[in-house]
Amino acid sequence: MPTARRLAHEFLHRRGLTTIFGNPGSNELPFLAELPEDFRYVLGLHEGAVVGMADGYAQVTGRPVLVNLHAAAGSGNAMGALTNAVYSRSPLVLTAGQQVRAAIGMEAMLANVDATQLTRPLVGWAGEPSCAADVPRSLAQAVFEAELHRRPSYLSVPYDDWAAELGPNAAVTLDREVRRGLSPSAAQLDDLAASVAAAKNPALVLGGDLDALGLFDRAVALAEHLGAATWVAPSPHRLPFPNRHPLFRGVLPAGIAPISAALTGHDLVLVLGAPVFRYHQHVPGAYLPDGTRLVQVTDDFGAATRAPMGEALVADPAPVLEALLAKVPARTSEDGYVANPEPRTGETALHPEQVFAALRDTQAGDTRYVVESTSTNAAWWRQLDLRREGSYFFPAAGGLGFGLPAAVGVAMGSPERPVVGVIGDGSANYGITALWTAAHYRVPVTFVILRNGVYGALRWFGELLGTPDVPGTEIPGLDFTAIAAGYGVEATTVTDEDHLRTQLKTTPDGPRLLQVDTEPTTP
Ligand SMILES: Cc1ncc(Cn2c(C)c(CCOP(=O)(O)OP(=O)(O)O)sc2=O)c(N)n1
Repeated sequence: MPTARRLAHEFLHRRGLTTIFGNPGSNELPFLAELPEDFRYVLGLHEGAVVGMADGYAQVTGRPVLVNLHAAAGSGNAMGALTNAVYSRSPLVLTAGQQVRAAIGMEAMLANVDATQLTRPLVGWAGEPSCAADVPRSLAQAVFEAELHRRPSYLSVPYDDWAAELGPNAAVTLDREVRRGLSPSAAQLDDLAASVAAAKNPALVLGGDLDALGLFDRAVALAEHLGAATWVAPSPHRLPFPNRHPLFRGVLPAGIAPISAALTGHDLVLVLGAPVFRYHQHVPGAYLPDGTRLVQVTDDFGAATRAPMGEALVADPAPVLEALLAKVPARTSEDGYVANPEPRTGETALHPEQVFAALRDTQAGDTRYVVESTSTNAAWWRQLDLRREGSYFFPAAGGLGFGLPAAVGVAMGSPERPVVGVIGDGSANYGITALWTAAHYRVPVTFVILRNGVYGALRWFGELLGTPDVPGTEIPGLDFTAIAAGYGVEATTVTDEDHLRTQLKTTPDGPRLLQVDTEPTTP
């Protein structure tokens, strides 16, 4: 009779979950034994880096990804990275080893006490099978939950279950298929199309979900069809629209009053594939300008139910975009991409805009950027010219430690497109161990570290909050070339803009790190 381990491996193989991102403890070894030949285990040296890599890999492949963590200590280390994966809606299947069944209650070493409670505030589903015979079904549920809700799931399995021999019923799970189809009714589509057609000055607010769902080009088609002013929803973790497009009006500011001001004059605001809204700095005001109607279209039930204002249609955005393109009469649009402004220049070091202009001028048009530099967003959108789907990834919950690992995960999941990580010297420390994984697996990725010696975003927040003199915002003396060398990654300190451009024009066959001294700026 087959063991729980063999059935689990077979199920994972059939569902294509054959790449495992992990960091093992003794509890996990019985699951990892006898892995089939076509499985690939990617080792990360800290569970935060493991989940960050898996998040990047899942976002760029669009498929569920298996993560294997050590019990409570390992799962606890992963919580920060997990917050990002929840808000990027990455279908991660987190598995963790539990002590043997007889040792859990006595809390023997490595017992994961109340295992499903630790991650429950974040994941969409958490479980621990009631017996070894339920392991294959529980694993299938964890995979289907993550895939259908696009939200991480968590499964804890006592390690003596894996060797248990199971009866014929356990194998039936392997044949299961679970599919989704959330299309709105014809009446709902007609009603929405009529509202858009009747609007005098409609505006679009597009969310990262559209890029994650492969709708980048259809979003551009819809904006051009409607001739509508188009914003990207605040705090974007993906870019759903070309940022130099003539209809692009910018990334909405993450404050209540500023968003209301930006949308003034639009009688209909259509929010597609985004929460309403991911505010950040608290700037109170009216949620919407007078006379503006907001309609949100999302397949994220929670995003629809928790919004503070407007209407929501819970549906897959794809059929809604197609219906609007088919049913709403075309309007005139604007042509010609907008030119980039001259980059600002630094005095004592490079301005971030000079770094970003160098990236724009030297990197291929299909480059994927993984960005975690929290005070340079305005500079970034002023200088970059991103026109392809899947070009931009940012920590979706603002949890630092995403950038370096996710750049590795994106590069492993999408070897056909170049990948550049643009990481602040503060952020880099939270996921720094991913450098070892990049070196160990020879992952072709460029890390650009912006070394400004401060937590720049916190200084800006200090001014905003009237607390400018707080401690803990200076980080002088970091040398990422020495750190990178210690992890096996080739590294260079860039001395000036010409040196940076020369370096960027070379193509690495493995990981490399460029340390660039920059002047602090504001978001
Ligand atoms: C895990 C974690 N810890 C702390 C923070 C707080 N934090 C911190 C510490 C920031 C400073 C990042 O500094 P940086 O050098 O990476 O980038 P800038 O200098 O451009 O801000 S921004 C921010 O929200 C966080 N977001 N996530």
